[in-house]
Amino acid sequence: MLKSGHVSALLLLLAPSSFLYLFYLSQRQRRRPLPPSLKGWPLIGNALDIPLQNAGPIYATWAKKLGSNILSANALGTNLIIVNSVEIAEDLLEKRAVKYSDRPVSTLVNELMGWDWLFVFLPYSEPWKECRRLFVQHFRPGDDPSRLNANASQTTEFVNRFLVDLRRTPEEFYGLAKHMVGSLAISLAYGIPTRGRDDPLIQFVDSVARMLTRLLTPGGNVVDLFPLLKYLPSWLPGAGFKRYAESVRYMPDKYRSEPYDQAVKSFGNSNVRPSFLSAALAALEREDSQPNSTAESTRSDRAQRLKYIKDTAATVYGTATDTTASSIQTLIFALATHPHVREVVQAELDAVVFEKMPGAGHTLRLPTFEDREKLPYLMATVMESLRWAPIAPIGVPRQTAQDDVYDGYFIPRGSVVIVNAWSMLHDEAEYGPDTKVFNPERFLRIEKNTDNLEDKYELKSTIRHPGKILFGFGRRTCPGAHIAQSTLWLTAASLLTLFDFEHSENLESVTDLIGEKFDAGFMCFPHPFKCNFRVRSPEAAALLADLELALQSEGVEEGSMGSDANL
Ligand code: HEM
Repeated sequence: MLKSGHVSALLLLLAPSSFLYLFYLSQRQRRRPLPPSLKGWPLIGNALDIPLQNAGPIYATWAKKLGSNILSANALGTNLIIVNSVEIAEDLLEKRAVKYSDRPVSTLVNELMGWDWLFVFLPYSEPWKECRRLFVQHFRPGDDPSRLNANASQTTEFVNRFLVDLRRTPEEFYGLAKHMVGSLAISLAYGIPTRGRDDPLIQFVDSVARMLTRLLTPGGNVVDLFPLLKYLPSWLPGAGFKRYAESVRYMPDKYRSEPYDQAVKSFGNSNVRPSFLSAALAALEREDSQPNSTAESTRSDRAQRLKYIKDTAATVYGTATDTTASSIQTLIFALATHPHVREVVQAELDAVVFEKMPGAGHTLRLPTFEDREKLPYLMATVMESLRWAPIAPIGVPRQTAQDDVYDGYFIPRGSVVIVNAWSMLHDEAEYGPDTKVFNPERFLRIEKNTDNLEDKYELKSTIRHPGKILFGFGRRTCPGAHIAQSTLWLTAASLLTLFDFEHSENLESVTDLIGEKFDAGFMCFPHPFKCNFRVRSPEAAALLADLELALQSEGVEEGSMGSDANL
C-alpha cells in the first residue's frame, strides 16, 4: 500500500484537481452506479487499500465481502475495475474487445523512463497491430500439434544445456533456470549466442524486468496515480521519482540497441542462428526489392517498419525471460516440496523413456514433445503449477477506450482494468475443493482398479486449462504462451527423468505456501530456496555424459558460446 505519510505530503497538491475529477465522474455516471467498491476516504478514495503484495487473494476477499465479481476502486482519481470471474473477463475483454484492448499509460515507466515502445505497453493502435503481426507471423505454433512450439529444436537444445549445467553445479539451479530461458529468448529473438552464467544481456534483462514489475504494480507508484506530479521540478523534495527516472533513462535505448547491433554485426557468423530478427529483416529486404520501392514515401515507411522489427525483437527477449524462468522456478519448488507428486510423475516417465534392449538391460532416452499424450500425470502437474501459484496473478492491466455499461454498472472510459487471474484459478466451482493445495489430481480422471500407469490416469476434458486464464483474454492475450508452456513442460519432463531433488521440508500438507515462501507482487515467484539435486540412476549419468559430449561437439559448450558476444 502507499505509505500514508507519502500521501498526506502530496494531498495539498492533489486535492483541487482530484476533487474536480471526482465531480466530473459523478456527473458522467449520474444514472448508473460504478461496480461495488470498499468505502473510500474523501479525495484519496481507496488509495490506502490498494494492495501491492498478494493482490490476487486480497481482491478475491473484497469480491466475497461485496458479493460481486466485478468491483471498482478509486485511487486518487484513477478508477480501477477489478474482474474476478472468467465469465465477466470473457464478456468484457473478448466480446467487447474494442473497448477493452487498450493498455494504461504509466506516466513513470512509459513517459518519464522511456519504455513506451515495448509492444506489451502500446495502446491499441496501428503500431501495436504491426508489432503483434510481426510476432505472431514468426512465432505461430507449428502445424504439428504434438510439437506445441515451432521452435522445438532450440528449446530442446537449451533445456539440454540446462541439464548438463545442473549436473556440474546443482546448487545453482535457481539461477540456471533463468540463464536457460534468457539464452533461449535471446537466441529466438536475435540468434546470437550468450556467454556463461554472468552474461551481461541476461543480467540486464533480469534487472529491467524486476524494476518494471515493481514499478508497474497497480498503485505501486504515486505518479501513476496522479500524473500531474510529472510536472514537478526534479529538485523539489518529494520528486525523488523524477530523479530516479532520469537516472535510469539510458536503459531503454541500451536494451533495444545492444542486442540488435550485435546481431546485425554477426549475421553470417557460424554461431549465429536463424531468428525472429533475421527472418523479419530478410522479409523487409524482399519487400524493398519490389519494383515500386524507391519512392521517398517508401523509404520513410521502411524506417518505420525497421523500428517495429527492432521494438518487437526487444519485446520478445524482455517478455519471455522473467515470466518463463519464474514459472520453472515455481514448478521446481512445487515438485521439490511434494515428493508424492514427484514419485508418480517419475514412475510415469520411466514407463515411457526406459526402453528394453533385445538382449538384456535397458536404455534411457530423454522425453520429447511427441511423448506428451503418454504422460497425463506430468501434464496435470504442469497445469497445476500454473494454477496454484500463477506467476502473473493479476495479469497485465488494460484500460477502457470508451464508456461502457455492464450488468447495470457504469464503467468509465480510462478505467484501469485488472483481471484477477488468481481468483479465477482458485475458483472451487471450476477446480474443486482446497484450491490452495498443490494437487495435480484435480485435472485427472483416475481408474482405481488398475496399477497399470498407461490406463490409470486420463486428463479431464471438462476442466478449464489454467493457461486459458493465466495468459489473458481477447486480442491482447499472451502470444508467447505456447513457447512458455512447451519450455516448462520439456524442462519438467527432462529434469524428472534424470534427477531426484527435494526441498529440506515436505510441505504436502501445508495449505497456503504462497504468502510465506513466494514474492507475491505484480509477479509471483518463489524466493530463492535450497534444493538437493542428485542424478537418479547410472543410466541417467550415462545419458548426461553423452549429452555433454554432444553439446561440446556442436560447439555450444558454456563459454565457447559467447566468445564474440562483445556487449
Ligand atoms: C509463463 C510465462 C508467461 C506468462 C504467465 C505470460 C503472461 C502474459 C499475460 C498475462 C499477458 C497480458 C495478456 C492480456 O493483456 O490479456 C502477456 C502479454 C504478452 N506476453 Fe506473455 N507470458 C508468459 C510468457 C511469454 C513469452 C515466453 C513470451 C515471448 C516469447 C511472451 C510475450 C508476450 C507479449 C509480447 C505480450 C504482449 C501482448 C500484447 O500486448 O498484445 N510472454 N503475457
